Amino acid sequence: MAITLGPNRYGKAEIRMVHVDRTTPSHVLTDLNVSVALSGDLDAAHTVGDNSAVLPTDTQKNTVYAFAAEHGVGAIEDFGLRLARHFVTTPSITRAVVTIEAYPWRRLGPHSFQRDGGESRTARITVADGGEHVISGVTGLVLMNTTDSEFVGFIKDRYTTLAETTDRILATSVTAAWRHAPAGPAGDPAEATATPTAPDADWNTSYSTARQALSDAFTGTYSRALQETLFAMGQAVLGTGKGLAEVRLSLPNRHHFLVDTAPFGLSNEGTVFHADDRPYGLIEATVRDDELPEAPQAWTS
Ligand SMILES: O=c1[nH]c(=O)c2[nH]c(=O)[nH]c2[nH]1
Repeated sequence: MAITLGPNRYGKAEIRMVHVDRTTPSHVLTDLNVSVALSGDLDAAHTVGDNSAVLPTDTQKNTVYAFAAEHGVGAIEDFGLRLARHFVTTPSITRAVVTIEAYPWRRLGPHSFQRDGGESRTARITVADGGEHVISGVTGLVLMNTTDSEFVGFIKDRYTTLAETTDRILATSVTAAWRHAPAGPAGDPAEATATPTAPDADWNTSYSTARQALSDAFTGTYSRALQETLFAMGQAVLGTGKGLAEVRLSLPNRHHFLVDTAPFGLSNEGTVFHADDRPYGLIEATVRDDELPEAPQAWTS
């Protein structure tokens, strides 16, 4: 039997890079998933463990970050061409395939963005024991501020490595659910009895007002922690004056870590980030209007 090595390639897959162009007051956001696949004279790496022709996948990843830090990104076709041309300058590499996915973000403000698609409106209705409860919500509402977020003053113990930062990206995928105060005998939510009935609300207007309040509060809050942003979002929903009694928020902290480009002799002043997908912080809380009756049965299965 003659066993030979067939076609092969290798590379770093799914390099999640976020680039923030801060050269104008309106930040320009580029959110990419870059994969590199190289091939060439790599038989020895497979057959005899000789890595002398291997450009490490870690170096490939660093190159993607360094090119973005040094030249910016521009059109993904240009970025891919620059990278692929560079990789084939390595003598052992004869073929470079750079695949790029760009995620679209809609501008909400000079440094605030919303990811298009993936958002759903939700509703949870409970009728039991003569009572009616309506919970409305949103999930998958992905928001990002490219500045106006800091995180300092937290506990430091022997396991802490996180550095304090006064300027970071804040991004989350909002899951929020708000409970409509039931109507009381005189239509007043504060008068609701033990057997409340659902208000005769304009659900569509109520939804769009609450959803907009969430988005505006995220965008407009200078954040010292995602916890502070969460509370501002909860207050904003309850403040819409649409008979909302309580909002429950679940906010994953979609971490964006500043890439250390110093080893490549490049500065990185809040421009090139690694978008990490896990683990993530998960910030959750209920925000209530204390003047309205509680209704735990509206949330339980
Ligand atoms: O907004 C934040 N809240 C935290 O509780 C936390 N913890 C952490 O490591 N980073 C952050 N960010």
